[in-house]
Amino acid sequence: MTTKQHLDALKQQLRHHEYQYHVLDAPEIPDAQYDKLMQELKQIEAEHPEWVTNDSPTQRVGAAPLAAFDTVRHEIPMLSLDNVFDEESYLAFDKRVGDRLKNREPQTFCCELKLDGLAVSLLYENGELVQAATRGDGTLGENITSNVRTIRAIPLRLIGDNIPVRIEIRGEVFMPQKGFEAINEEARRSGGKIFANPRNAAAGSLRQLDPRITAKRPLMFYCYGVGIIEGGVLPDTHYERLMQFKSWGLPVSDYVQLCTGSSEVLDFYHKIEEERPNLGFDIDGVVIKINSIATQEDLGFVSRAPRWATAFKFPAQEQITV
Ligand SMILES: Cc1ccc(Cn2cc(C(N)=O)ccc2=O)c(C)c1
Repeated sequence: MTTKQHLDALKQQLRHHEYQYHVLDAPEIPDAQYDKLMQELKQIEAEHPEWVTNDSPTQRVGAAPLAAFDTVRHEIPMLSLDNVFDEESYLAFDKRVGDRLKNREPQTFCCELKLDGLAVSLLYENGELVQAATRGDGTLGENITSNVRTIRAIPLRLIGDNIPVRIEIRGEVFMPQKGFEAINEEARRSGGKIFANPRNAAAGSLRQLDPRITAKRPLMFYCYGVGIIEGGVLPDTHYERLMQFKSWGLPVSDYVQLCTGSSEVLDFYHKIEEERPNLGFDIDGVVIKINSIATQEDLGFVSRAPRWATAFKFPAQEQITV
């Protein structure tokens, strides 16, 4: 095959292996072989710079540091969730939902982890990542595209079919506990900044003006929702939408689960509460959402928070002082 065909084949292979490793947690090749493919691609791009595309797997670590972050206005506000802290107030949420929906059969909820990281918005146009922004105050956020591009788990190009022309994926960037301990250990050695907790470490890593620093931070991402949808249709339940995003190459937590009725939701809450110490990353509760998009739209929002969802927080963990 021609060199250009070899370049295109390498890009397709690298995207496939990134999907297997970061989304399915099922690598098919050793890391060293993945690295070899990456070096081959870098070599061809070095010989043919005119063939380098923005979505190439080699284009993750940005160039020079930014002077400042531009501001992004979210076309659809990124709202915060109401919280409940105990079973009684969760049941009150469940009753409010039932009362508003007239129909009496138990509702199906999509239940997810509430990751303790930083909410981000990823805008894909024609399948390519064109903008990433922090939540900010819900309406105005920071443009952190060059930093988000360094997060290996976030695809630079969506793969698969039925991809809308414009789609805004929302999710949480976080730092696993092992990665957090490693960078603090490194900071103690080098006299760099020591972070108080993984959430601050993730926020600090994303707010770096120099993407080469962000690229060295062990950041992870799970998607949990959608904002703008243009030029395409999505499934009509939240759970099916998440599975669709996963098929396009976006990481979705394996702990996402459908629960029908409040007793199944409470079982989920207690199951995750037990699992919490073994997850390997910080969560501060679970998120319970009405699964049907039509029902979500029926319920709408009150002031700034949706009527159709609530965060269900765990009691604060006593912080061990180190
Ligand atoms: C040197 C090196 C290369 C790649 C990786 C991680 N990784 C592995 C694969 C793989 N095995 O399919 C795919 C993507 C990826 O990001 C590490 C940790 C170290």
